[in-house]
This record gives sequence, C-alpha cells and structure tokens, in this order.
Amino acid sequence: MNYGKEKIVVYRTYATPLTGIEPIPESEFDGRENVLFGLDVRVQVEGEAFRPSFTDGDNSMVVATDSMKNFVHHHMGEYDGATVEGFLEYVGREFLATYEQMEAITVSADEVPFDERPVPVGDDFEPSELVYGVSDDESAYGEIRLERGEDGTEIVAQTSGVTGIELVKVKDNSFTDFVQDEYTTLPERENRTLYIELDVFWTYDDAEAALGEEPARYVPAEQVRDIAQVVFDKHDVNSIQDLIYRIGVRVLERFPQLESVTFESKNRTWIGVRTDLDGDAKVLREPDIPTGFQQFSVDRNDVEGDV
Ligand SMILES: O=c1[nH]c(=O)c2[nH]c(=O)[nH]c2[nH]1
Repeated sequence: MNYGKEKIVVYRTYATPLTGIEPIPESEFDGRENVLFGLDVRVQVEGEAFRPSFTDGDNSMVVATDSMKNFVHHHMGEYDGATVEGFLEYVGREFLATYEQMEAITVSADEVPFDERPVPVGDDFEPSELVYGVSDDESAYGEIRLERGEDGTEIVAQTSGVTGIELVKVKDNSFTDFVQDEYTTLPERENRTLYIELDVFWTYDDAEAALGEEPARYVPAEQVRDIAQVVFDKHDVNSIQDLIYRIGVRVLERFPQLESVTFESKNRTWIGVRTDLDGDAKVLREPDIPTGFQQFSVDRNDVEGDV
C-alpha cells in the first residue's frame, strides 16, 4: 500500500556548487556550478495509517499529494547541498519528520539537464554565466528509500544513475559467431556502425556516500557517462553485451566506494544501405522495430584481484 506524487518538476537557480570531486583519467569533469538545478521528482509514501483511506474512505490521515508537491517545492529552497541524491535524502527526511503517519518514503528524481552555451569573451569563447541551453542529453538519476529505525530515520536503499546516454561508434564494432539456425537471417558483421542507448545505475557500499556531503567519495553521473564513452572509443567490442561488461568493470575499478553497477542498454544500430562507397564510408538508415536490449549487473566479484 502506498501513494504519492510524480512529475514534480522543480528548478532552483544558484544552488550550491558541487566542488571537491576526485578527477579520473576518463573525464574532464571536476564539478558543477549548479547555477541551474532542475529535478523531476517522484514521492511515494507508506504507512498503516493510510489504510482507512483505501478501506473506509477516511482521509483524516491523508496528506494530499498536492501538498506533497508544495512540500518538495518549498524544500528545494532550503536544501544547501549540491547533488540529486542529497536533495532526495533531505526532502525525504523532512517528510518523515513532519508527518508521523508516514512510516517509509521512497523519493526519486531525474535531473533536468541544461547545457553550457559559449559566448565570446575577449578573443576566446567561454560558457555564458547567464544563458543555458535546454538539453535533451543524458541526465543524472537518484532514488533513496528512508524508513524509521531504532536510531531514527535510516537510508535502507539507494540507487544513483545516469540515463539516456546515446552513443554512436562509426566503425570497429563486430557482431559475429552467434547461433546460426533456420531462424537466422542477420548476416555476421565484422564492422558495423553501432548505436546504443544506455542507462547506468550504481549502488554504494555506504549509502551515505551517495549524498555528496564528502565530495571525494561521491560518484558524479558525468564521470560515469565519460567512462562509458572512453571504453567504447578504446575497445573494439563484439557485442553490446561485451561493451557494457567492460564499462561496468572500469566503473568499479575507478570507484572502490561502489558495490554494484547495473546496465539497461538498447540496440539502435543503423542499417547499411550503401556499403559500396570508398574506404569506411557508408549510407545508413534507421533500424526497424523491434528493438534488442540487454540488462546486466556487475559487482566486486567481476573485478580482478578484488572480491
Ligand atoms: O550487440 C548485439 N547483441 C545482440 O545480442 C544482438 N542481436 C542482434 O540481432 N544484434 C545484436 N547486437
């Protein structure tokens, strides 16, 4: 039994900047100004006190989901941290502190991303301090579940992520040696143009590290995104399965504070229509529906010398 509100889209200008991030070799990312911090939030609450609202039409304990929306809006202005997960934990904790009838809460959010836009400054171009592009690129994700424990409110589950990554590698991708039987029409391909959609999710050994209060232990979505593209660039893979495994192992190697990495990928590889052009040039078209997908998780058992 639960109820809640979703699609609570809220924006904050001049949130606290994210600084103190540990650099990694695969990424230029070392922090975020947070001049624009946008979230699309989902709140889900549980508690026996809500049962009569389902069984007897008794709303005396019901916090209207409209009020939940207002609560999220208000607390966006009070949050003094710099991360999606930190805000979710903060607002979730405030819900439980305010409404005794809520026994547990799950709060999740997709970041609403914005892009820096270069403007001329002297002889160079630098990111505008005022104007941002509304982005449809990948975005950070967070989910936190809080319950009332013996020692007060505790985080009992946490997931962080980056969703909506789309990458195309123009050549050096094969897909060969798969099962050949009477149903097989797909040709073996030594060198396809591989287009993938990728969502990546991770959990920490210690969920507190996900909040970003100690930036050196925090794993930013931007760095995981950058690991994915570097691994794709550097390795000639024989399938998307092969690619996501390598990305997962690299993420766990880079971030010892993580416990697991989970992937959901989709194959959107274009179909060649002209392969008679010079060199590596081709003409390609969108693939037909249906779409292939992969789901896979790696944990410490997949990292060499690290169990
Ligand atoms: O990377 C791939 N993995 C598959 O399992 C698969 N199946 C398929 O038809 N194309 C591909 N590509």
